[in-house]
Amino acid sequence: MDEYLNTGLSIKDVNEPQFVIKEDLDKILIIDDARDNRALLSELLMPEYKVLLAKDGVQGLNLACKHSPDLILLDVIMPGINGYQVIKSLKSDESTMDIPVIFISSKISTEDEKIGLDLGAVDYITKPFHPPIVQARVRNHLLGQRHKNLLEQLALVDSLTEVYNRRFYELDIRKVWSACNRNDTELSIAMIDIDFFKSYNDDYGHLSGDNALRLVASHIKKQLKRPHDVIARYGGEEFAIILPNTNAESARNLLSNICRSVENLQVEHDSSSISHYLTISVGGASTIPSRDADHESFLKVVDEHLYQAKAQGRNKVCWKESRE
Ligand SMILES: Nc1nc2c(ncn2[C@@H]2O[C@H](COP(=O)(O)OP(=O)(O)OP(=O)(O)O)[C@@H](O)[C@H]2O)c(=O)[nH]1
Repeated sequence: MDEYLNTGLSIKDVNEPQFVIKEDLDKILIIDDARDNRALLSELLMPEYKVLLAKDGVQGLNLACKHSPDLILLDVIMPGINGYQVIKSLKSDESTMDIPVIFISSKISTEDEKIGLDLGAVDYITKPFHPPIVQARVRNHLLGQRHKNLLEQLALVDSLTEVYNRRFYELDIRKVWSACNRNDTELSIAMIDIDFFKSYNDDYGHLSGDNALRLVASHIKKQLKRPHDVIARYGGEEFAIILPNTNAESARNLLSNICRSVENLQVEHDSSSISHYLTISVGGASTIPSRDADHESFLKVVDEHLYQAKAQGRNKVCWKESRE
């Protein structure tokens, strides 16, 4: 029952199919005010996909934000906000702009079709629709989306350390920033820099330097337990950490543990003046993102605290206090 309430559907919709709960299935959101269309489309797609239903634009936008579907089938003429307004709203939100949208509409002129495609839809199907054509088009678009996602993922991973790269950081931080702003939740960011890494390379050689980078990256990654926590290689020996929905105290504790545990790896570093072993310095800050703030300025604050950690002797965490 909770799921029905969460999706914002009214009790009279309860008899309609809602989810096929199978984690490996693609999720398709159908937004259509006509109950018969919803029923017919979900019957068509249910065997192969997880189907979510919305009976108007507002519900559809809520479900899109909450469930991040792989594809949206969108009606044009609906009471309240129409399909054109829905797609504009989807495309203006970082968290939903990449979801492919197919219009399914009784507006059949080429002008209507052009408007839909110009607004960013990947396809336009006219009503009455032919079930096998809908199935085939949905399948093709999902396949294309999967290939696109795969290529994007490859382009977002650092080949040396196999954690995310800076490009991923730039994409993720924008999404997380707007999600935390929308949900009024705290976001913590940390920047990690390996201490005296130039002299490590000089003493042990670049290959050992590469191995140390791999080890530190995978060691830190293992300690980030929540599904949306991210480590990304930001530059040479610098890693950025994104911790959504995490307050300053939890984030600082986590990074302090990481800082200690890197030294405890006991990677020999003879020319370090602060330890026998390889160590890291960490700068961090936490905030509830507001509309008038931006993540680039926030990262500067994080950087300043990394600088302080270095200046105060390295192998430590400096976190922005909330009163600062
Ligand atoms: N082996 C290896 N070294 C790298 C890589 N990327 C960056 N580095 C090295 O990391 C070193 C960073 O040196 P610096 O920026 O001077 O900083 P540092 O020596 O760590 O000194 P502090 O940060 O002040 O503690 C440089 O010597 C880079 O060549 C990499 O992919 N592999």
